[in-house]
Amino acid sequence: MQQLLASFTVTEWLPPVSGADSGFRNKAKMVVLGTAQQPVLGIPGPDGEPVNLCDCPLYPADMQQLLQRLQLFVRQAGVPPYRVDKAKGELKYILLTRAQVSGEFMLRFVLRSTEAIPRIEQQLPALLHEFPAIKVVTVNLQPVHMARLEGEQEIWLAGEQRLREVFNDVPLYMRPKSFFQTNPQVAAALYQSARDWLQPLAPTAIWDLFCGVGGFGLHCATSSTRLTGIEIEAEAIACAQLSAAHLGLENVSFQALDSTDFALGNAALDVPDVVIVNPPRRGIGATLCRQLSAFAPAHILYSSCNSQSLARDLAAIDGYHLQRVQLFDMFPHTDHFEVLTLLNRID
Ligand SMILES: C[S@@+](CC[C@H](N)C(=O)[O-])C[C@H]1O[C@@H](n2cnc3c(N)ncnc32)[C@H](O)[C@@H]1O
Repeated sequence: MQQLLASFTVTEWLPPVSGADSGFRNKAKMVVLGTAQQPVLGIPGPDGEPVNLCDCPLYPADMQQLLQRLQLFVRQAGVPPYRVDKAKGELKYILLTRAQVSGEFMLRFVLRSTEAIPRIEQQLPALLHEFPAIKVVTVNLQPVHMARLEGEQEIWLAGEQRLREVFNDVPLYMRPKSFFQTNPQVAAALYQSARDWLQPLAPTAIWDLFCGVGGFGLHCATSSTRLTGIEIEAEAIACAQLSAAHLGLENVSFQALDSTDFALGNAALDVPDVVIVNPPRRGIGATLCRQLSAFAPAHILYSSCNSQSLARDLAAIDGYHLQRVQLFDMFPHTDHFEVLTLLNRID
C-alpha cells in the first residue's frame, strides 16, 4: 500500500485494524455441486471434484451447522444441482447471510427456473422449525449462465423482508439484493473510524456516494447534518431509509441513482463540505474524479477495497492533500484489504 501511495505525501498513517481470523464472515456464497442424491455445498476443486465448504472455519459455528443442514435439505427436496457443462439441473447457489447482533439468517436459493420451488416449499417448515433463526427465505431466479450470480427476479418464500444488524449504535438492514460488508467486526470499526475522523470537522452537509445500505453516512450524520446518500440498488436505498427513520434523522435523502450522474447533475447546486465515496472494486472512475475536483468539497473520505483503483483515482483528483490513511483487514487470509483515506482540500 505504501508503495502504491509513494507519489502522495501522507500526513498520518494510522495503525492497521484487524479482527478475528476465524468465524468472521457473515456471508456464504455456496456453489451447489454433486447430484440431487449427494449434493455438496462449496466450490469446484482444481480437478473438477466438488470441495465441501460447509465446515469452513471462516464462518461462525452456527453458520457451519446450518450449511451442513442445508446440504441435507437439498437432498430431501430432491433439487438437482445445476451442471454448467451440461446446462442441466436447477439449483445454482445457496446464499446465506448472518446478522451478527442476533445470529439470525437470510437464506436464498438461486435457481434456474421455478420448477423446484414446490419441493423447496414442502421441506421448508421442517427446516424453519429446526432453525428458527432463519428469518428470511427467498428464491432468486437466474435463468441464464453468466458471471453474475444472481438474476433480477426475487421470490419470497417465507419470513420477513429483511435482516436487521446493528453496528456500533446504528441499525442497518440487509435485503436480498443490497450489498452488505462481509466482515461485521472490522466493518463496524471502519464506520466508527469514519465517524471519529469527520466529527471534529463538524460537516453541515455530507454526500455518501455508493452508499449501499447507508453505513458510512448514517454513522457520520447528526441531526443537524444534511445527508444525501446515492446508490444504484433500490433495495439498499430502502434499507438506508428505514435506518434513517429509526435513528430519527430527518434531514436525509437517500436516492437510487448512478453516483456519477448524480454528481454531474448537482455540481453547480449545493456542494457539501464532505463527500464520502466507497465504490466497488473498479473505483469511482475518471469522470467522477474530475467532477469532485471541479466542485471541490472541503474534504473527501474515500474508502476502498482495491488499492490499485484507489491510487489511480487519488492521482486523478486535483487540489487535495492526503491527510490520513488507515488499513482495515476486512478479508483475512487474502491479499485484499480495505483502506480508509481522508483528503483535505488545499486552499
Ligand atoms: C463497496 S460497496 C459499498 C456500499 C456501502 N458504502 C457500504 O459501506 O456497505 C459499493 C456499492 O456501490 C453500489 N454501486 C455500484 N455501482 C454504482 C453506481 N454506478 N452508482 C451508485 N452506486 C453504485 C453497489 O450497489 C454497492 O452497494
